[in-house]
Amino acid sequence: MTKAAVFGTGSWGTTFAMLLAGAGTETILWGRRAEVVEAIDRRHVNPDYLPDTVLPDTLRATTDPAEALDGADFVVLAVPSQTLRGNLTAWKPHLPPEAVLVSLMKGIELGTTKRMSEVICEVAEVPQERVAVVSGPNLVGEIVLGQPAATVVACPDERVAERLQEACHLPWFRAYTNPDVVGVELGGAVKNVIALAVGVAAGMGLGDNVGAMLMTRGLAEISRLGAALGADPHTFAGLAGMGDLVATCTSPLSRNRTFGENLGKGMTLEEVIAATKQTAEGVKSCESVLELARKHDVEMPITEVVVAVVHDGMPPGEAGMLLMSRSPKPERYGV
Ligand SMILES: NC(=O)c1ccc[n+]([C@@H]2O[C@H](COP(=O)([O-])OP(=O)(O)OC[C@H]3O[C@@H](n4cnc5c(N)ncnc54)[C@H](O)[C@@H]3O)[C@@H](O)[C@H]2O)c1
Ligand SMILES: O=P(O)(O)OC[C@H](O)CO
Repeated sequence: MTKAAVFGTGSWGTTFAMLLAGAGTETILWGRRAEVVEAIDRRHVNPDYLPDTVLPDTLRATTDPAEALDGADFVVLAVPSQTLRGNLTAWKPHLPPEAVLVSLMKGIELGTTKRMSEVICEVAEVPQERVAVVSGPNLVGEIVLGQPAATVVACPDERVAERLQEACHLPWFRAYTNPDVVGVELGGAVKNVIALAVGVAAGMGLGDNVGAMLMTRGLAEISRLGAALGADPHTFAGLAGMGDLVATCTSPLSRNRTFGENLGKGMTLEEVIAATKQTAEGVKSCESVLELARKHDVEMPITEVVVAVVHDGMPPGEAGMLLMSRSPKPERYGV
């Protein structure tokens, strides 16, 4: 039987572990906090993140990384992106030599501008063929209700992608494979930044034309960065590109959109941070995405103003004026 160890008992780690267990994969969760782990293991509930969801009886949990990793075929990583390097360094001595490492994370590392799969290859010292990425329009609040959804499993080794696809595929959760890890990861990380912008606009009371403009021009930014980094342009028309962008930018369930919306309504950054209980990856990753774009000489004007609003205190109205007063250009400028 295929065995998976999922690291991170937050909303997506727990939900993806449910999907794996539901698909017949023997699954164990690792968590930091003993009380959450105990509740998952004994009472089949995650009181902090999914209090209304009954977890499968077969889903186990532990605080011991060695126990979680013992015999694991898939090591699934679902901690906040900026904590991955430190955590994985600690877990590395226990990693089974042949295990496939799977990233569920949608961020870019601050300081290095590395994608999560790059951090995994570097820290765990494994080749790209042993690292997979899962990303798509996967709002947890809908998936835990059993509503239909689809995702993308990306790995340069097609057989590895197919094994992981089989390990999480359910009648109501479709996994598609794609060899384009770069595109799938960029789609997941940058859509969070665009969702912050769309949220700010919604919070300011602006309408659907503005939202559509930001999403579409945001997709142009993602595509430009992807082209510079060697991604397959078709990926951005798929689930991990446009699909996740639309879901995140339009759903009230999105933490990134909600974060932006609160800023747009006039809350201070400190107030918004205090009101945000879960990980809104775009808040930190907007800076690393912008740094990555600058390294590759890619223009990302929406990302620039998101960084200015979220980190430098620029008033949202001024950010909007800056975007609207850019010089007129052809739609496909810079692509
Ligand atoms: N929630 C979703 O709908 C969703 C869907 C797809 C992808 N993702 C991505 O999955 C990743 C995880 O997100 P999430 O929604 O599970 O976040 P979350 O905020 O719900 O949970 C984060 C988990 O990490 C733990 N954690 C926090 N700091 C830590 C540290 N320093 N070391 C170890 N563990 C730590 C928390 O205790 C919690 O268990 C993110 O990159 C997110 O973008 C989330
Ligand atoms: O709640 P968000 O904004 O982190 O988005 C969750 C998922 O990434 C949607 O696919």
